Amino acid sequence: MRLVNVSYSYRRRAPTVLRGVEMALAPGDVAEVVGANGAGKSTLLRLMAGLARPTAGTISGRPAVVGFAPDRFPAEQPFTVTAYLTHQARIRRARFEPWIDRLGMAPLMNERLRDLSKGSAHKVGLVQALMAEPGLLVLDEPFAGLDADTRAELPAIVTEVAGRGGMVVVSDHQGGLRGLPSVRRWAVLDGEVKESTASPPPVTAAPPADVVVTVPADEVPAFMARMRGDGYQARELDRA
Ligand SMILES: Nc1ncnc2c1ncn2[C@@H]1O[C@H](COP(=O)(O)OP(=O)(O)OP(=O)(O)O)[C@@H](O)[C@H]1O
Repeated sequence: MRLVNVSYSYRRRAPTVLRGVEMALAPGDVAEVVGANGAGKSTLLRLMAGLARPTAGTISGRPAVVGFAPDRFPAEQPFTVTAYLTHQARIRRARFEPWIDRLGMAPLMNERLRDLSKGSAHKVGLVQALMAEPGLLVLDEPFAGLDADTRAELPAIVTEVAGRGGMVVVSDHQGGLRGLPSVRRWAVLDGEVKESTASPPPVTAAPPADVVVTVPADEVPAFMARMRGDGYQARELDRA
């Protein structure tokens, strides 16, 4: 897939978010896109996925099947997880079931999308992106809010998609793919996108911090479930 001289602005007189972007991805490439908040990573990913059209320039060679997991899954929908994924699977002529155990989603299947924690909603977004075996898999901040088991599983999933010839593009603040042997890395800065050949900085984990939150007693179970669903090691101190 090739991006040639791609520029983008959201509206006609709005500032140009990306300009003169040149990128080429080959089957099996895994690309990490980094940059500060607001740099244009999500915009670039949406262009690559075909969800937005370049204001100028061309994108060619996009695989027929694209999987896209947004940074914020639009969970304000009345369906249960099962109903939503069944519908998506029918449209894509795909199966979602193999992903359910793998992403630890069995307990969520009868929940309504709007009741899911952020991390759980994110998993639904991942499944709908993965189920059709995409030739291009685009994941916007996939590690945000995921529990430890799913975080650990994601690099293996990315490797599998790339291993069968898919291209994978991931924006990632958290260095979640740094352990993979050959990740290409692009940085978005001042509207320009440059491939970096320097080795990425080591991932420095923030020291774990204990935070005590006071919650009304009747809200404790739901609060604990939500925190755990978002990947925190939540512990109940006292119910009094
Ligand atoms: N729908 C929109 N309409 C107008 N401007 C937008 C829209 N979405 C994003 N922008 C602007 O485009 C620029 C790039 O935003 P984008 O979301 O691509 O950045 P990002 O690098 O993904 O940021 P973050 O790390 O915070 O997710 C920002 O200035 C943002 O305000």
